[in-house]
Amino acid sequence: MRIKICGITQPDQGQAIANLGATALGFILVPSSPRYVNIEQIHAITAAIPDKIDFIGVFADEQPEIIQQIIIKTPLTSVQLHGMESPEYCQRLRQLLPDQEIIKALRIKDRESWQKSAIYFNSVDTLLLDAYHPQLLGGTGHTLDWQALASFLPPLPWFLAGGLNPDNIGEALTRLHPQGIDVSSGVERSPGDKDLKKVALLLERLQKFRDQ
Ligand SMILES: O=C(O)c1ccccc1NCC(=O)[C@H](O)[C@H](O)COP(=O)(O)O
Repeated sequence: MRIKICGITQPDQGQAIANLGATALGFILVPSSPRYVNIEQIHAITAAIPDKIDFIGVFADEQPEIIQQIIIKTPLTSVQLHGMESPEYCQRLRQLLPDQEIIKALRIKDRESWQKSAIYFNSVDTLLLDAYHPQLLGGTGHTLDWQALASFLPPLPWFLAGGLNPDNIGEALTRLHPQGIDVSSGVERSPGDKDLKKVALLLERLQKFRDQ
């Protein structure tokens, strides 16, 4: 199972989280976020981390050419699209970035929102289901309706996100079987400041699900 800890802002925390066993670190490139990091910060955080981990850049309604420039200048392996990007936008980005994983995040308001995910099946590599919030794009701490999602079985890999933490991860993964999980505020002291004890507890509780 892929384990993404998102909203990394500090080099020592990024390194510690990689050592604890996360398989991916997420970097927020949305300027309005309190977890925003720039290219220099991404370099400082990733410099001492082994290549085998994924570095995922999170964008929202950014121009494809700007994402391409950022990818050229950083070790990011994947692009997560967290805004209102259309399937056509994703295809355009795919042309610009043939070697990067493209992850489309869907903010799920109701059953209809995840049923609409089918329009992305041919334009991205991976889906990510996150909670809907009227003001915030991500990092909300809100959970999805896991029961309603039980019949979500897309033909491509997907991450479960939204309000996951050490206390609810067991229940979430007993009900659902995503290929990855994405956690941010559930392992934080404050936005962008990760609590390493909470990350360690999350990883410990994930142990029995890791081979899924
Ligand atoms: O985290 C942010 O501040 C953020 C801002 C703008 C767009 C996306 C953002 N986060 C995206 C993520 O991948 C988070 O990990 C995801 O929303 C889950 O967050 P949480 O509910 O806090 O675990």
